[in-house]
Amino acid sequence: MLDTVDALATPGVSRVSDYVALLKPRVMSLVVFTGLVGLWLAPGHIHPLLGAVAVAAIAIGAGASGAINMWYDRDIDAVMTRTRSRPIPAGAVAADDALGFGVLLSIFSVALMAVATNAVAAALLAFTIAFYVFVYTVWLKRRTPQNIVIGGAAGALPPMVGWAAVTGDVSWASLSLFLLIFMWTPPHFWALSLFCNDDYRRAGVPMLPVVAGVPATKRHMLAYTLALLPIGLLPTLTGVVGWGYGIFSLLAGLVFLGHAVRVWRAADGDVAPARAMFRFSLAYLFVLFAAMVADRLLLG
Ligand code: HEM
Ligand SMILES: CC(C)=CCC/C(C)=C/CC/C(C)=C/COP(=O)(O)OP(=O)(O)O
Repeated sequence: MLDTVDALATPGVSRVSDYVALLKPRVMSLVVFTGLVGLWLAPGHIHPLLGAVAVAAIAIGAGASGAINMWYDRDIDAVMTRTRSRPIPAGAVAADDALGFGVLLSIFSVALMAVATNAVAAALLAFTIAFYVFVYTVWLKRRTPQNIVIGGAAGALPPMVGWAAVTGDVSWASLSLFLLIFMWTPPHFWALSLFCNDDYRRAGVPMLPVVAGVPATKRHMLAYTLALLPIGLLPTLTGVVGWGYGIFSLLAGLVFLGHAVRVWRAADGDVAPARAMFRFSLAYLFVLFAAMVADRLLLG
């Protein structure tokens, strides 16, 4: 199948927008926002210009890892309805060009972070890129339904990268931001996988609904959403922010749990509650990180 995908590409006609699409800009915008908030919450001082460069390095690294992921997954992306119009399966960018683009940008992002901030932040950024590419994409995604539980660690690391750009270290406080996204990722993704189940089955990707069935996936979503209630409080308990955020996180967590309950009670073929939960998952994470900033600005 890879040969067919590679043969589709017409060299020389790629547009800038095709390369931008390789960076998965919509998904990565929220990833970068969490990195920005991690940087902003960290104790200590960073020159605003260097802070902006650090956030740009996170954005470039996140996008670059997305491009490498699209290169590696070009065979399954060509099969899934949701992904088949991506630049490589659509023939807009040659596979080798996408790989080169991703690798070059990855190296550039880590070098930029090292020059602008410190070795710990650069190493963490390199680790995040490597984790998404090698641990999630190459190793786990096609092998186990636990792919996004373990691989999700990559998406949870950016706030720690941002934090380390300021402090040069890793702490319980920055780990609390990691844990929040780590616990959020499975229900975020499984909600989507419930309405893209056929895509994953056709592509042979062992996502939880394909392997364990829809009811088991819904039970997992309930368990993780429930666990998010105490985990969401960790930024307060570790002193990153105060109880204004803490109370807000409990309320938002209860709404998220309400979505999980509606998904759990829905009939197997009814994917509307899963769609609603997926949409809410994005709002939930954005609003929680925004609430940390608001807590610090208004109450801190
Ligand atoms: C391994 C972990 C994750 C997996 C497997 C995953 C999977 C997905 C998938 C398959 C989509 C649909 C994307 C599309 O069709 O373009 C999606 C959407 C999205 N994800 Fe995740 N996600 C993960 C982690 C994250 C993280 C950590 C964030 C942010 C912090 C995030 C933010 C988003 C956003 C903002 C969208 C909506 C994009 C749009 O509007 O098109 N995801 N996710
Ligand atoms: C700073 C840095 C390197 C950040 C990386 C952040 C990161 C790992 C985000 C993961 C989010 C994501 C696009 C998952 C998609 O899964 P998928 O690849 O299975 O989805 P797809 O089917 O849409 O390709």
